[in-house]
Amino acid sequence: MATIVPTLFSFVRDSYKGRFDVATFEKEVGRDFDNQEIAQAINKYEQEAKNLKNKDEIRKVIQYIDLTTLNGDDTASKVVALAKRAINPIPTDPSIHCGSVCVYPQRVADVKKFLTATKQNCHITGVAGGFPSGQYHLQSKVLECELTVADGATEIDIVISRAAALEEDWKTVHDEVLACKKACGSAHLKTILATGELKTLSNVYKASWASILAGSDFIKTSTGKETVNATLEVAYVMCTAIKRWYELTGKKVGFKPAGGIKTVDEALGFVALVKDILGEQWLNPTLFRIGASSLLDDCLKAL
Ligand SMILES: O=C[C@H](O)COP(=O)(O)O
Repeated sequence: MATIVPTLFSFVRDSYKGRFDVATFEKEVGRDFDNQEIAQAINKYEQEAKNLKNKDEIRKVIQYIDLTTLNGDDTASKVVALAKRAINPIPTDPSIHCGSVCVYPQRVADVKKFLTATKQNCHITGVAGGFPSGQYHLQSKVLECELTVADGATEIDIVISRAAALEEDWKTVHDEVLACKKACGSAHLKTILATGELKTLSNVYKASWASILAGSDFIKTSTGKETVNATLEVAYVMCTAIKRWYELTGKKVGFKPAGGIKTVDEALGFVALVKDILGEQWLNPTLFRIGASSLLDDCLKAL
C-alpha cells in the first residue's frame, strides 16, 4: 500500500501535466459554494484569530510576509532599505526574517546587487507577466518573467488574464500561466487571481484550478491594486481548491493572501483559515505567505 499510493498520486498528477482538457476541467470545477456555510466559517476564523494573538504567533506572521513595495516612485535606495528590513525585521532578533522582499521587475537587480555585495540571503519576489492589469501580449509577459529571473528574482508573481476568465476562456487562463511557469525556470511561480475582479466565487474556484493545473507553486488572491483585495471568503474557496488538488495528487500548492492586509488581527484570520482547511503542515513560509506593504509595522507594534 505504501508504494501504491505515491504511484497513484504521480499517475493522477502526470495525467494533468501540461495539457488542458476542457471536459475534465468543467467536470472538476462544476461545484457550488454555500454562502451561509462560508459566512459561518469566516465568523469562526475571526474568533480564532483573537485566541491566536500572542507574541509567538506574531513572530510567525512576520516570517510569512512578502515585504512589498510596488510604487512608481520606488528607487534603488528604497528597495535596498526594504530588503534590509526583510532580512532583519526585528532588530533585537537576527534569527527572524520575512518570506521575501517583493518589488517591480526593474528594481530586482538593485536588491540582488545589494545582497551580493553584502553576502546576505533573502528571497526576491518580482511581480511580472503584465502586473497588475494582465492586459499585455503573452510574449511580453513571458519575456518579462525571463528578464526578472535573469536579474535575480527567486520568486515570480504573475497575474491571470481577467479578460479571459470573465469570458470563461479557462484554457487561455491555463495556457498563459503554463507559458509563464516555463519562463520562470527554477524560480517559484505565484499566480495572482485578482479575485476582486472575478465577480463570482465559482470563477475564483475555476481560476484557482486553472492556475494549479498549469503548475503554479502558489496561488495568490490579489495584486493589491484591485478595488477589493484579499478577503477570507475568497481565501476559503482558494484553499478548498488547494486541498482538493492535494487529495488528488499529493502535491502541496502554497497560498498567499495579499492586498489590504494591514493588521495582526486580519493576518491571524488567514492563519486560522489555513490551519482549519489545509492543516498545520501549510503554516510555514514554504507554503504560506502574506503579501503586504504595511503589516510589518502593526506586527512590531504588537510585539
Ligand atoms: O502583493 C502584495 C500587495 O501588492 C501588497 O498590498 P498592500 O500594499 O495593500 O499591502
